[in-house]
Amino acid sequence: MARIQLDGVTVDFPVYDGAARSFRHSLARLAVGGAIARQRRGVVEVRALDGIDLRLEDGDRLGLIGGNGAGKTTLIRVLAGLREPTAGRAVIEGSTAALLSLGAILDGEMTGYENIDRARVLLGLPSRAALVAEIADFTELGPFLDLPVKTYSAGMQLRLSFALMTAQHPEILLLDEVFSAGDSGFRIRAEQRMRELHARTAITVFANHGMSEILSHCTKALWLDHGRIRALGPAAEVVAAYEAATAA
Ligand SMILES: Nc1ncnc2c1ncn2[C@@H]1O[C@H](COP(=O)(O)OP(=O)(O)OP(=O)(O)O)[C@@H](O)[C@H]1O
Repeated sequence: MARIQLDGVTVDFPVYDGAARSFRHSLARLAVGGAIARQRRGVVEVRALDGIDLRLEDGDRLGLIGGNGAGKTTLIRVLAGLREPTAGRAVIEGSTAALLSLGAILDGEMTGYENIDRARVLLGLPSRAALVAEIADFTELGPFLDLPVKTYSAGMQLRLSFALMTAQHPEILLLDEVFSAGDSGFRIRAEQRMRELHARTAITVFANHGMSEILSHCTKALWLDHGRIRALGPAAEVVAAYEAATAA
């Protein structure tokens, strides 16, 4: 049994800015980013999340939608335990795995194979032989696995990090915009792997700008707007409302 419960979760980021006054004035007019929390002596605080209440349980697959700077990554980081709320309470019950950014679990100086060994230790993955075969098959990187990862393109790094993160069997899987750097071949394979994962993952939270991916993977959607919940409910309804508002 996995469970996520957020009560009034708020996250403020201090932004040290010599031109704090003009920053504050221009921020109030912007369509992107969080809201101003407060300003004192040259320090502006941006409120990335503002009073988020959320309950998720086994079987929930939540898509996070919203414009640039709406708070999606910050929410994923709170769920991953990487960011403490400034106010409110976050209860996360269950093992989590988070794929947050390209290369987050890769060491650029090491080869693909060395990274597989490293991740096996870091993530506690079993059976080296089976893991190497699985990763080589999914990534289709072939001889590139013998080269340092820093020589890989963004999409190649995505293939390797996505394969490693999804080789875990977490109860809660957190994915932040993972498909954007992949080519169409990767997307098809990643979609298939996501479907297999849904069967053995209790809760998935998935931030993506692509509405078709939200609709095909998620049961629920949460629309964030300047750090606040604009809508939360069945994925089809929230996506329709979001698309209507952004088209207007
Ligand atoms: N480490 C940080 N320091 C200062 N401000 C931050 C930090 N991280 C995020 N923010 C601010 O918090 C707000 C929310 O950012 P966040 O990255 O969560 O948005 P997002 O919805 O993931 O955006 P995008 O779709 O562009 O990736 C933005 O205004 C951003 O400038």
